Amino acid sequence: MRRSPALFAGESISLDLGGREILRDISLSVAPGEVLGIIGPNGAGKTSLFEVLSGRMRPKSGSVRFRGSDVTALPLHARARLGIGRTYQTPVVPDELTVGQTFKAARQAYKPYLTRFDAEYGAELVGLDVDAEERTSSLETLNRRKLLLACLLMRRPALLLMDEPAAGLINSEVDEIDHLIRMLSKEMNVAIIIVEHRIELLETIADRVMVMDAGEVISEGSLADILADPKVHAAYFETVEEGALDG
Ligand SMILES: Nc1ncnc2c1ncn2[C@@H]1O[C@H](COP(=O)(O)OP(=O)(O)OP(=O)(O)O)[C@@H](O)[C@H]1O
Repeated sequence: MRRSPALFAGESISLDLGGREILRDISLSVAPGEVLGIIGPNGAGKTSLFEVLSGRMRPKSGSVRFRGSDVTALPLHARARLGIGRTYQTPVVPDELTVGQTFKAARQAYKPYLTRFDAEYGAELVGLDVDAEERTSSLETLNRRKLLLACLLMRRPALLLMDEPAAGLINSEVDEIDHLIRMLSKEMNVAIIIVEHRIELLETIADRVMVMDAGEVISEGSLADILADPKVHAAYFETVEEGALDG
C-alpha cells in the first residue's frame, strides 16, 4: 500500500530521565487522516514518548517534524498553535470554572481569539450536551473528556496526540470515543496518534500499530501482524497476566 507523505514524524528519538535511558532510537510518522496506535506494557515509555512529541520534554537526541519543519525546540504551547493537540490520560478540568467559562478561556487562550461559534462547533463535534452554567467539577469522566477535546477541536488541529482516551469509561462510552476518533480521522482528515491499553479499541480505529517495550519499538504493522509477532507476546507475557492479548 502506498502511504501519503507524513504530516508529523519523530526521528530517532532518545530520552534520558533521572540518569536512566527511557526512550531509545524511536521513529514514527503519521499521515493526514491516519490513526497510529501505540501499545506496550506498563513502563514501556509511551507517555514519555508523548511528552517528547507534544513538546513537554526535549529529547536527548533525535527530532520531531511537523509539516516538514523541525519543531523539536518548540514548547507545547507553540506546537499547539501550529495545530498539534494533546489529550491526557486523566481528564483534568479547571475545577473552579463552569463549562461556559472553560470554553471562554479556551477561546481566548491565544490569538487569534475564537468566537462562540467556534466553541459551539467543538461542542457539537464531540456531542457535549451539558448546561454552560454547570461546574466542570460536577461532570462525569466522559463529559470531562468531551469538554477538553472540544476545547482542542475548536482550533481545528491537524494532529491529535491522545493518551488513553478511553481510560475510566464504560463500554458504551468507549464506543462513543471510538466513533469520534473515526469521524475525526476519516471525515475530517485529522492525523491521530493514540496510546491505548485496550487492544480491542485499536482493532476498530487504528490503521497501524506500534508496540513499545522498555523504551524501544519492538514491532510495527497491522494489528494482525503485531498480534502474530512472538516478540510482542514475549513482552506482554513477561509483564502482564496471561491472556491479555487474546481475543
Ligand atoms: N520524570 C521521570 N524521572 C525518572 N524516570 C521516569 C520519569 N518519568 C517516567 N519515568 C520512567 O520512565 C519509564 C517509562 O514511563 P512511561 O510513563 O513513559 O511509561 P508508559 O508506557 O506510559 O507506562 P504506563 O502504561 O504505565 O502509563 C518508567 O520506567 C518510568 O518509571
